Amino acid sequence: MHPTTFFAPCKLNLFLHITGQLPNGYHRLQSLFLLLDHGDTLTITQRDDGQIVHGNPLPGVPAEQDLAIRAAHALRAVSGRRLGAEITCEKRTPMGGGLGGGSSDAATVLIVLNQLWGLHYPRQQLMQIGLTLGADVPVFIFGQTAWAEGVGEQLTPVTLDANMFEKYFVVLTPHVQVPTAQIFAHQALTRDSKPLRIADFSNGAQSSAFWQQTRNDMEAVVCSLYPAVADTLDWLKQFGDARMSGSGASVFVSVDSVKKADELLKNRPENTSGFRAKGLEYHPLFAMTSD
Ligand SMILES: C[C@@](CO)(OP(=O)(O)O)[C@H](O)COP(=O)(O)OP(=O)(O)OC[C@H]1O[C@@H](n2ccc(N)nc2=O)[C@H](O)[C@@H]1O
Ligand SMILES: Nc1ncnc2c1ncn2[C@@H]1O[C@H](COP(=O)(O)OP(=O)(O)O)[C@@H](O)[C@H]1O
Repeated sequence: MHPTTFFAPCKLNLFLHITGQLPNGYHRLQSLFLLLDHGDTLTITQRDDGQIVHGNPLPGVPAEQDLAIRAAHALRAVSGRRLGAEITCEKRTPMGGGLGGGSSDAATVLIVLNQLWGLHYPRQQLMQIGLTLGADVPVFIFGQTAWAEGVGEQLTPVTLDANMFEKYFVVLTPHVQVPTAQIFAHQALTRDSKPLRIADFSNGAQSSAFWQQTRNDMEAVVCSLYPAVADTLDWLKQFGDARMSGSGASVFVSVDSVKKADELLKNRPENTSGFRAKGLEYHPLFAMTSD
């Protein structure tokens, strides 16, 4: 069978509030997820010998720990069949960047192998399998701008103003990896943000009121532990309402033109990488799943 390539978009958390903690230690969140047109490309081929193989393991990530490979194993386990696949990944999303790169790789593998293996599980079931791999996986299978609650898995579609999709996001990632678990476990983390109502955010995510009412509750702890994140955020704040995504290290701002975005990228602080991207209304593989 010929290999075929599939996109795995990254995400931004336009805001992230921590509203409590569950008995199992996980945190109750509220967040607005936006998928971006920047991400990894996965090549996924069915194998007839029942093996699941990584074609190009990522530096520092053993194949069996790679979320893409773990996703294939999780899906195969549910099927109870001896199914095989080969997966390679062209990595563009910075690892440990708060952009959900590994989670998105896992989601793309679940969506694609669900079809290649002829399983045809509904979207909700794939999201449940995804959740066993990480709290961030379900949103990529959900496949559209989403208001998230629970640990990030209770998802409601949100229609953003059309001009949100006209904007250019400049995303900068200082060269540090921030372990998500370390930030969630930190004693200084704010865990008691007042829950907001979804109605407050439909059709207004680009307004200044939205930015004033929201924040990323992980930002202060990450900035205190990783000065490079604080410095990059301070630099970006010269150009607009800059904010950190997820547990960092990436920070972002939106601007109105490609020219402005490219100017920021060109002049970005040393020891950061960066890209510009636009928001996606839907995941490019949305039509490969069904209710
Ligand atoms: C913070 C967020 C925001 O979108 O994104 P990233 O910064 O990772 O992209 C997510 O909640 C991260 O999702 P994900 O990266 O999939 O987390 P997981 O692998 O499930 O969990 C990593 C660790 O974070 C903690 N964790 C995660 C999610 C949550 N709601 N509460 C938690 O306390 C747990 O200690 C867990 O061991
Ligand atoms: N396919 C993958 N892509 C990226 N990271 C992966 C992958 N599989 C496992 N990982 C591990 O997961 C960690 C978090 O990765 P990633 O999803 O990119 O960041 P974040 O959770 O901050 O959004 C990485 O540091 C890496 O050790």
